[in-house]
Amino acid sequence: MLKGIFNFFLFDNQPQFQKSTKQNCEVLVLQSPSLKLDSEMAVVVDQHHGITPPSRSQRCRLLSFTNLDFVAVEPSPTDVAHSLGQADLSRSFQRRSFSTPCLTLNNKVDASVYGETRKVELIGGKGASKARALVVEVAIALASGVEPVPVSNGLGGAYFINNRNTEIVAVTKPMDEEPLAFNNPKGFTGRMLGQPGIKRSIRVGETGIRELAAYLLDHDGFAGVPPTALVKFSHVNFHVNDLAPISSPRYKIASLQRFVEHDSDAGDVSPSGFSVSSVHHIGILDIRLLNIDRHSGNILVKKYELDKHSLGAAELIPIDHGLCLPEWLDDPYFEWLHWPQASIPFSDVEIDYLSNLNPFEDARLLCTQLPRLNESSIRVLVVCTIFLKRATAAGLCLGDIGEMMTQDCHGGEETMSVLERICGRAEDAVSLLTKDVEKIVENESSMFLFDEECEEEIPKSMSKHYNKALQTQFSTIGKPPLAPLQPHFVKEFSSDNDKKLCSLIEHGHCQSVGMDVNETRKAGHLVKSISFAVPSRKSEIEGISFKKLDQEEWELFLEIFERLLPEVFEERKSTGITQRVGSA
Ligand SMILES: Nc1ncnc2c1ncn2[C@@H]1O[C@H](COP(=O)(O)OP(=O)(O)OP(=O)(O)O)[C@@H](O)[C@H]1O
Repeated sequence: MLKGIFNFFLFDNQPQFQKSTKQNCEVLVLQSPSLKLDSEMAVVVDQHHGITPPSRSQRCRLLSFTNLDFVAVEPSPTDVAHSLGQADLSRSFQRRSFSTPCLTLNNKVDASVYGETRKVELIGGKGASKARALVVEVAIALASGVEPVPVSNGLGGAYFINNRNTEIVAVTKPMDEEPLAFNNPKGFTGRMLGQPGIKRSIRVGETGIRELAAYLLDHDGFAGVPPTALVKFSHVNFHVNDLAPISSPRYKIASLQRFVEHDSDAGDVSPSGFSVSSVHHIGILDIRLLNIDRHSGNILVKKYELDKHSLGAAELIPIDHGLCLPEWLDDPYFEWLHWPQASIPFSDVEIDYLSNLNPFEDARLLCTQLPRLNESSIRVLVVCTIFLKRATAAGLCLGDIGEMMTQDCHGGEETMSVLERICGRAEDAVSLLTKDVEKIVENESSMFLFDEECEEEIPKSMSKHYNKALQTQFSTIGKPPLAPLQPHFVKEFSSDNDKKLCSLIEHGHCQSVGMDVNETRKAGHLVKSISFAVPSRKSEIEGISFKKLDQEEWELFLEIFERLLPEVFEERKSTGITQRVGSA
């Protein structure tokens, strides 16, 4: 029975079009293997494409050629021109966007409403075929007349979308219904889009892009993030508050995620039954993305029967990644941190996966696919991925790494995490090596940088001036020094950054900010290193952000950050979970 029609574009899918005549109506038949739909789709080209549109009865009859309840698909101008051998149909398409696949829904089979239609348009995640297929399924479901069903769980507006057989196909979360957004249906309103959200490091209206980011970064479905897309729904019934600034929105941007069958969430059952690999894989994802919201309700549990009498280890499905990739190094929440699986060393497969992660490629992926995502969030991803990779290479386990990223609570007061402290020290070093050094060198003279002959001849006055400048930098902070971590990095003369660093060491300008110069002999060579004991800084209060670093400073930061890591990991190995497990 015909329940609806819809139009859609499938430009980058390279569908196969063939001109054909069915039921006395000219049609293009589209076969799109990437959509993995069972049947071919009958494509009816309508009036403005230069072909006589089918009548309603023709369209109804056409449906009998397909398993689907719709026809009327609009292909791209090139596809049509090719298929029909016509020279230029492009003008008739000019008013439509060809940049994304677009599914237009219409649950009235009436030509008069052909242009004014319910629509679901894929606006993010179009490279992922599973996400595209999900959008098609949702389009079909909506075309068959279903309405989104509000979900009671959670603080934000979330909806299930059922198919015609009343099975749930997808979960969608409109961005204007997020917690604190103006159309939140659960009473948590009061902020504008773009303002700090329920977690200050993530803005209202930006959780959807993070849901998609998590899916895109979950390479090969390693952690099992369900296929996710960013979509634009038009003329579909979602919640609108009476006092919302836009009284009757014609469209909503939303995340759309495939619904995954499950038995419970991780809060309902003992974690001892979860498979080790499930816990590790979700943990790896959470660390890379610095998830600040991995509570047990955001982990679905699926039990598998080994046989009639016993269950195997349960598999976990991670959902709700809206609070990943904060704009600064916010305090993460990792439910798995104290689960026994977190203390088990990574498997070879996991180590292999980790060693193949490329934080810079991931950053590029996000820049191209999600240009709205703030660069400071992308830098958080890079830092956390490097930290994870290096920590794993040093032999630390998931629990160790998670703990080092999490703030500690002493006497009711949060203290900075180990990761924050390392980043703080690296940022301070960058500050020393770029801004102040350059300023002083510019102002006074360039004689003491990179000029070995002049090393002994730095005028005392300059040295004093320089130290004063460095002290001023920290004087506004006024907090007692942190216990030093005592990491150090070894002098090398490979880059300009190293030269600057070495210059600081050579000229004894480090002590004023708690850097100590050490000289040791290794394999007959004199090796110089510096240790940091930088006082507390503003970031302890505000959180470490990488936003203000320019590209050069960012690169220098990463260089210093990486050099600080080995010693911190060594120290952790002597006290951490890995050691305790190993020695048990
Ligand atoms: N992919 C999915 N598969 C199955 N169920 C899902 C999926 N995504 C969400 N759900 C269900 O919908 C509920 C609400 O989703 P979700 O937790 O993502 O919303 P939220 O408003 O962001 O929640 P919270 O306030 O906990 O952050 C979940 O508790 C879960 O039951």
